[in-house]
Amino acid sequence: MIFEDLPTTPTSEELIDKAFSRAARAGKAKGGLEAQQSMLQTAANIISDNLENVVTAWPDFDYEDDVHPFYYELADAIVDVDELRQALSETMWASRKAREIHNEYQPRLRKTDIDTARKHRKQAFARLADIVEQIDDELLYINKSRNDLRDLPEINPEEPTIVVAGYPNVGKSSFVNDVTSARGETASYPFTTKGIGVGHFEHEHIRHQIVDTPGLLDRPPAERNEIESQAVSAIEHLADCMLVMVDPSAECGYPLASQLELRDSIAAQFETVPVLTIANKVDRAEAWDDSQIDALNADYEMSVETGENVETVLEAAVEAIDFEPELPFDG
Ligand SMILES: Nc1nc2c(ncn2[C@@H]2O[C@H](COP(=O)(O)OP(=O)(O)OP(=O)(O)O)[C@@H](O)[C@H]2O)c(=O)[nH]1
Repeated sequence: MIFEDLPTTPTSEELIDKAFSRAARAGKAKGGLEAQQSMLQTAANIISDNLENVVTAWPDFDYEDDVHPFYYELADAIVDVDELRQALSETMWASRKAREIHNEYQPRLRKTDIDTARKHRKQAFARLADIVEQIDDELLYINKSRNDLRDLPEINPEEPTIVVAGYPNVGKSSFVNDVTSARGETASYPFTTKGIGVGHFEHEHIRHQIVDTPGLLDRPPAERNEIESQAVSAIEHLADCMLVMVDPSAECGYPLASQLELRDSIAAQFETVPVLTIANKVDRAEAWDDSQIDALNADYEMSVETGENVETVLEAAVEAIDFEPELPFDG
């Protein structure tokens, strides 16, 4: 996951302490003017390099190759990506500024007396510290963003992906568990308390991803808060096929009419994605709500419990994706 290995960002105080204590050590190893030069060189390098490393550790949000729209939107649900980008660019500015201060003062530490050199070196240090303090809030925001984003789910937006939606207890996780080998349950995120379920299966030697999103696609859009709505938008960039699962027996605890409304709203929101309606628990067909069955107009009836039509549904989902792997360029 692209935000997984970001290093911690130092605070401005930590960075200043580090730069000046290393500088003091470097100065002790030398004498006279050389000591002053070495101190300035060390302090400026540490500040400039550390700040540059903070920025380059992040992927470039401008390039879709670096940050897939799925992750961009998901990140934006959790942190303010514009603010983060602004903080990163100000950090880069500070890095360059430290280099400039070094270049401005280094000549003044040559061919002069030691007191003047020391005075200039101290001036340079004060300006370096000032630059770093100016980006205090930015460094804090970058570190907060790093902490908030590092636990995003391990989802590969490049893989053909089936997203499963539907009210709680209709059989989504049973289905995902049934068709995938190992199910990787992930931690909780600000947009779902239950953790996104991600599973994988192979179809004709192509790895497919199947994603269950409790807390997001299991209730009416009106009940989603802002973060959840944004996470749903992110899923629009992820889903290659949407399976809306319904339980016409309503044993899940939700009337079929409500489930139908959810299906319709998902179909409307995911208009560029094939949406299949799957009526689950056909083994309980005697309990199905006949009054809504025609309106439901399910594409498939299945039972995860008995296994009836489970493979058929999976095949249909894969067919609907119509995934063509990128072929190597052959001239
Ligand atoms: N009779 C019958 N029960 C089923 C079927 N599929 C799932 N169930 C049962 O329905 C209940 C809910 O299934 P889950 O897979 O946990 O449903 P879910 O939609 O993932 O629910 P959440 O995890 O709350 O979102 C469980 O007790 C399942 O055993 C089915 O085809 N027939």
